Amino acid sequence: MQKLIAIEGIDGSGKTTLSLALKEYFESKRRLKVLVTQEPFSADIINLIEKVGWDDPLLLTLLFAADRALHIRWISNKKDVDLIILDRYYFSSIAYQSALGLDKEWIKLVNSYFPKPNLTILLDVPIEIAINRIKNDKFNFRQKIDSLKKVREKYLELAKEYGFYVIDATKNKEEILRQAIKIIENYLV
Ligand SMILES: Nc1ncnc2c1ncn2[C@@H]1O[C@H](COP(=O)(O)OP(=O)(O)OP(=O)(O)O)[C@@H](O)[C@H]1O
Ligand SMILES: Cc1cn([C@H]2C[C@H](O)[C@@H](COP(=O)(O)O)O2)c(=O)[nH]c1=O
Repeated sequence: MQKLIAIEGIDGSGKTTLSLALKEYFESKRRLKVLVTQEPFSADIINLIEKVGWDDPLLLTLLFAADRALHIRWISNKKDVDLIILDRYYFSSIAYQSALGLDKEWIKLVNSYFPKPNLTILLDVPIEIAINRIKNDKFNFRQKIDSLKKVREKYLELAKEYGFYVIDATKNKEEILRQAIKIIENYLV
């Protein structure tokens, strides 16, 4: 049965690095078919978000939900895959858009029809470290620095509420990968 693993965390926390390393590990060592996907998913919606800007949380929630619907429809055709690693999922909307002041419960409601992940790993890192790791200005990152502290707090609240596995993402890549493999393997047995 196909499993959905969500990797969450603030910008620069190491989600893509971990997702790709997990794919390599589970394909080579466990002979599983692994798909890594990323949100935002659709180039058209990314362009629209860039055009309308990043300061209206209601509009962002709806645009990201539309993006997610396209993402999930695409995934639903991937029948031959064992493990799908989601590099961001709907918890990103709950954390980022509620950090801008929108009601968390409403964001949850908008996202309530999407499939629940089997497990979620949160890469937790102070924003100063995350910022140092980011070398480009993708998605107006500089404009969002101020709200990232809040986003991190929201993620930590969600971790308690939903029982995420939290990894200290100030550690090196190898250690983070080791911890994530252990979490996922414990779940798969
Ligand atoms: N544990 C780590 N220690 C030091 N550097 C790291 C670590 N993990 C990732 N990096 C580096 O930090 C940068 C950002 O990593 P990555 O793209 O994986 O983060 P991300 O969470 O996917 O970011 P974004 O949300 O902005 O897409 C990359 O240059 C990556 O090599
Ligand atoms: C899915 C999703 C994303 N965001 C934000 C989070 C990041 O700042 C960008 C995506 O950039 P990345 O470098 O690819 O991580 O979009 C959001 O605010 N809400 C969402 O639902």
